[in-house]
Amino acid sequence: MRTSAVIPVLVIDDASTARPLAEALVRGGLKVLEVTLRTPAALDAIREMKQVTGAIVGAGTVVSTDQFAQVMDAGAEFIVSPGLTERLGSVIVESGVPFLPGVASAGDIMRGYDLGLRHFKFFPAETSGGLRALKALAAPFHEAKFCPTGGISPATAPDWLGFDPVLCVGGSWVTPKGASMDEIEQLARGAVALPR
Ligand SMILES: O=C(O)C(=O)C[C@H](O)[C@H](O)COP(=O)(O)O
Repeated sequence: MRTSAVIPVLVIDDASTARPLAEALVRGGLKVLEVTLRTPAALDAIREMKQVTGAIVGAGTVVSTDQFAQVMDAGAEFIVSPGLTERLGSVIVESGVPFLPGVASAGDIMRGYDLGLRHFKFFPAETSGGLRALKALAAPFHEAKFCPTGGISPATAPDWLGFDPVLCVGGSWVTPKGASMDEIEQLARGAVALPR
């Protein structure tokens, strides 16, 4: 979470595009890449991106232990989930793989604390009440650190990043559909340059 201010959230339809995409993002300065399991190509995309020097490739949208096993087999280096269940959470925590589960309530964070977790994705960030909601939610949890994701843009990211418990933000804006690799590299550079 401290490696870069923005974790690009990637939805990859065609695994053959994964490697050039990862290369463009790494060239632009974004090394931590979250490949969501929203498409059938995701597992192959993780395998492809792992070939790119400097890329740190994780899996997003992991919601079951079966998926966790699949992404580990593909070489995922970290796991992101939209939410947190005790069952999946305890399996991932016991594995020792870095895990960023989604939270949107005090109960969610307390479930994470029970598992020894202190780092969370705040999801879906904007529709869960935005920065005001996160400030209120974070207040009782002094050790918790957050990666807000969902509805964040280059215009709003600096405000989020200016809140101390926020170590990074996630977003899909760095890889808009139809963008060229040069455009994606430039968007990555813009993300790296965000004030934090
Ligand atoms: O698939 C998942 O599990 C997710 O992680 C959801 C994504 O984080 C958000 O959909 C990204 O939000 P946008 O930047 O608004 O596109």
